[in-house]
Amino acid sequence: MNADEVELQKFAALAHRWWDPNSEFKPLHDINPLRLDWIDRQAGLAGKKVLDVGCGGGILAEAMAERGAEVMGIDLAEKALKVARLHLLESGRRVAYRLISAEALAEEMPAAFDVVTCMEMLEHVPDPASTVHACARLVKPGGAVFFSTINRNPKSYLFAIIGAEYVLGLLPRGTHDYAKFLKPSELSRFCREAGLTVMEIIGMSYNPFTRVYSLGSDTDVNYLLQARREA
Ligand SMILES: C[S@@+](CC[C@H](N)C(=O)[O-])C[C@H]1O[C@@H](n2cnc3c(N)ncnc32)[C@H](O)[C@@H]1O
Repeated sequence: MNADEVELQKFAALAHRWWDPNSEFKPLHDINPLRLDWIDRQAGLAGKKVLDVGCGGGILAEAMAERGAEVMGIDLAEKALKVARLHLLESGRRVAYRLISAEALAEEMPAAFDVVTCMEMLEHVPDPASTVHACARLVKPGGAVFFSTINRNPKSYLFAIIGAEYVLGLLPRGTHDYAKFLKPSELSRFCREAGLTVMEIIGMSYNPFTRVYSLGSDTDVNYLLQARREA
């Protein structure tokens, strides 16, 4: 199985705080409107069948459902999914959550989704290429796949680990492992090898003074990638 039990445990242990916008998950709450708007602009979510891989507590999955998509969310952290299901009772939104890996779902439901999203997850799995491959199998020909992850270079080490975990305390220490960060060129190669064409790569930056995230051309630290499965 392409999963790291220690990584899953980290998310399970904090799962009860997933929907607290001032918790360890604050960065995910803060970036959610930005990534949601971008995905919606690029893919047009209303009426689409969407799969969110590594959905956690469902911050993005619910927001995409709110935009009119029919959303399934999958994750391997059972507690995170429990929180995600409970939150639906509060929000009244509809998302189908399942405890299953992307690879296993690709066997069961190949080419079933118009859009696949896999955000902030590749840097937590042992074999990200396998996840990319599974996402490519899950999307319909002509459909869109979105990834977001963290670049690997001295600046990203300084910002994403030293800055975010040790100086600003935005994330718990040990959240990220530098060796698992992925350069855009590496992620692009995984996409190509999986039959996906990279359409766009954009950066996401955090200004520690204004505490505001923004999308732009700086892909040195966080970035998002959109790919299309060839028809
Ligand atoms: C940083 S959280 C991101 C959650 C969500 N994608 C978001 O951006 O709001 C990473 C998620 O990936 C999940 N995860 C880690 N390894 C996984 C795997 N092998 N299969 C499925 N989910 C996994 C974790 O349980 C966690 O929910």
